[in-house]
Amino acid sequence: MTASNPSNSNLPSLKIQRVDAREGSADVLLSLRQKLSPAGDVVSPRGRALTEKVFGKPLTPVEVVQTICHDVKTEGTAALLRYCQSLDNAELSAAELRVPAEALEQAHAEADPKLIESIRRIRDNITEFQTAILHQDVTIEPRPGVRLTQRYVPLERIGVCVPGGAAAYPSTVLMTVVPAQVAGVKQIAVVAPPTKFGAYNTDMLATCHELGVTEVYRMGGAQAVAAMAYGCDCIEPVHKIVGPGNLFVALAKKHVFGAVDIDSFAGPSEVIVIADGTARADYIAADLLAQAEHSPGSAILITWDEALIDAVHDELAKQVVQLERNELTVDSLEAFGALILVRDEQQACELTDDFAPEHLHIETANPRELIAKIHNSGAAFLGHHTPVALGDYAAGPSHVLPTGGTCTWAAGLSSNSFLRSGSITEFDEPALKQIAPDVERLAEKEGLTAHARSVSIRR
Ligand SMILES: NC(=O)c1ccc[n+]([C@@H]2O[C@H](COP(=O)([O-])OP(=O)(O)OC[C@H]3O[C@@H](n4cnc5c(N)ncnc54)[C@H](O)[C@@H]3O)[C@@H](O)[C@H]2O)c1
Ligand SMILES: N[C@H](CO)Cc1c[nH]c[nH+]1
Ligand SMILES: [Zn+2]
Repeated sequence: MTASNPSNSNLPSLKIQRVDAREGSADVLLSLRQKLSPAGDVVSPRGRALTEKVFGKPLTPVEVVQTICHDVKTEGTAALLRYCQSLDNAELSAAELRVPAEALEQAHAEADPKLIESIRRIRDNITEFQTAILHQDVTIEPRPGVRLTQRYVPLERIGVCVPGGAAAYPSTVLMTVVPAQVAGVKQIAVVAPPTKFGAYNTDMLATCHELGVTEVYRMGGAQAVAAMAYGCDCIEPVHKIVGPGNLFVALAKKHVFGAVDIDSFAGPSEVIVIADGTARADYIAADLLAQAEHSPGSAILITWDEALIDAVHDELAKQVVQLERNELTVDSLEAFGALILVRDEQQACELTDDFAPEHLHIETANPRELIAKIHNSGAAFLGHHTPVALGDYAAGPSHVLPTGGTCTWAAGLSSNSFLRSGSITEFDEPALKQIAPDVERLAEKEGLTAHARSVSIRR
């Protein structure tokens, strides 16, 4: 396997890795995944400098998160306000942590009416899909006198992380709040950092208001996760924390798991595009740039068509300069992007399963055949007319998805993430008598004779 920079282009130089994986071993591919995933223990030089400034020494992201969560748990609002100041430059009083109802109303009243119309249509798309997949109670009567039920009950109170460091995410409000509402959750608290992209972003506030969310807080990062998990003067604790975020948010959710439930490790965005000669280089480049612009975001092309690698590279260089966030996007592409040449379809599928990407986009002649061979992807998008951005914004499945290889065991957010299940069992007397010998025998074997007696006493 080799990695090199392109030299055949007179377009602005873009140092995206090219990898010839045709002879690559599984080990090399795995190490490549670690290198290409921004969900690892990797923080930008700016992030490291901030850590040193705030904590007075270099700490790993895990240590940062442990410290912040401990401080918020033990000191409550005072620690929260301190971190709002030191990490987000926001001088807030305790009373200012919650966004006032008037600010939500005003943001909605002043929002672009076309945006509100789009939000309503997207809400309807999400509602339709999330309602269709919602678990329903199941009752069976396997024998006369026996009634067994699996019942689903919505969570009472949840917390939603809406990112606001590098970009604004009204779409995340839709992709979290609507599935929760479909499930029947009554209390929804939204947190977003006290930044222009976060809790001061009027489109995000207008989206909350449109969806009927009244509890919105100006707090972000690990400190907001800790506040929602443990509660403090200014926010009641929640039962589950969902939503995406940067590495600090994702690690904080992991840290508080147990005190509350969490959805998944939904960290920095990733996409793998598998493409063949039927794909258009300009489309592929646009799809890679779309996730790279999250910054950090990982964007990888896998193809067995050598000419496509050159064509996509040239398109990337051409298109990236036209983007508003071109510098951030170039940083991301160079750190976490790759154009990978494989032997054939089979190797493309194996490599994709190894990477286990958050998003998989198959731009080939036979995308349904290929997806049947791939088991690991948070969400898959099939064909030349299904860019990942459709799922990011409007299609119906939630865009909150597991990253960093965790889709091998975790699922994306859905309405079902907001349900608890419990069973209900009911036997009549003849049915009890029929099953009793088996219960008594097993209980005796376990030496738990009181269990056995609670059955035998009834027959
Ligand atoms: N997987 C998904 O479903 C999904 C969906 C949408 C967005 N995303 C990802 O979410 C991420 C959002 O990240 P973001 O940065 O824009 O917003 P964010 O709100 O998640 O994180 C910003 C906060 O992180 C904290 N922080 C930043 N640097 C820190 C440091 N050095 N020490 C301690 N805390 C620090 C600050 O409190 C800041 O407010 C992007 O990478 C994007 O790709 C993922
Ligand atoms: N791609 C992100 C999920 O990883 C979701 C998103 C929101 N806005 C744009 N994209
Ligand atoms: Zn996206």
